[in-house]
Amino acid sequence: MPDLPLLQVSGLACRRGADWLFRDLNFAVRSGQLVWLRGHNGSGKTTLLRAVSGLTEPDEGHLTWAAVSHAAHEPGRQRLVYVGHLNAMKDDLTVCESLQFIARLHGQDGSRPRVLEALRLLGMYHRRNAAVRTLSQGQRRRAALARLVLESDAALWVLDEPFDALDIAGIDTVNGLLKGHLARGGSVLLTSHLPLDVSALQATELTLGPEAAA
Ligand SMILES: Nc1ncnc2c1ncn2[C@@H]1O[C@H](COP(=O)(O)OP(=O)(O)OP(=O)(O)O)[C@@H](O)[C@H]1O
Repeated sequence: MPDLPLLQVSGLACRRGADWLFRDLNFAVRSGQLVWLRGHNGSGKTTLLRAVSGLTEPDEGHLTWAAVSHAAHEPGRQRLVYVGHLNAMKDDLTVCESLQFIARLHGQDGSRPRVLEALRLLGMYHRRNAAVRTLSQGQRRRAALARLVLESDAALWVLDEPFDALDIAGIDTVNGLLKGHLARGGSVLLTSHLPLDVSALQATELTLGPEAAA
């Protein structure tokens, strides 16, 4: 079954209170494909990313992972890495310790040399022993994105505004990681209010909210 998508989203719907954020949403994410989720503030992008990651229960719909179908409220069994707004770094740990903790929590090799190499690639080696709480926003984002190096073999990267707070060098680094992941046959679902290099990343756009119907 070579042409099956990694993830097929069918009839997905989420609401907040009485209002539907999105309804009857259908799209696929294939191996080697990046899907750029767009939409105005509050249109439901983060909610959708959380639903795909199994962190929010959708109100309707199904996620079909490769050949295995799940009710939408069950997390998919394909391995994915989710990097959200809040970065999931523990303030009281050092940068290195915090990443070791997250890697081990996800059943990954969290050895110090491996984490240090990831931090080096993200330009954060010099802050390896700093407490997370002392990092700038951009440094915090870089450190959190080091997870993409540690979990580079995850089938799907789900990224909520990965370029937020990054400087130009940081954006270049993340674009390089995305290209490498796609070239290896990995898949990406991300939101970004910053423009993406659509042609270099061969991104497919998916818009939530009123623009979707325009
Ligand atoms: N835990 C929550 N409880 C109640 N309402 C929520 C909750 N989380 C999100 N919402 C609401 O759901 C709507 C969609 O939020 P969401 O964060 O998914 O939007 P978004 O498209 O990611 O926005 P942005 O572009 O601003 O990041 C918003 O109106 C928000 O206020």
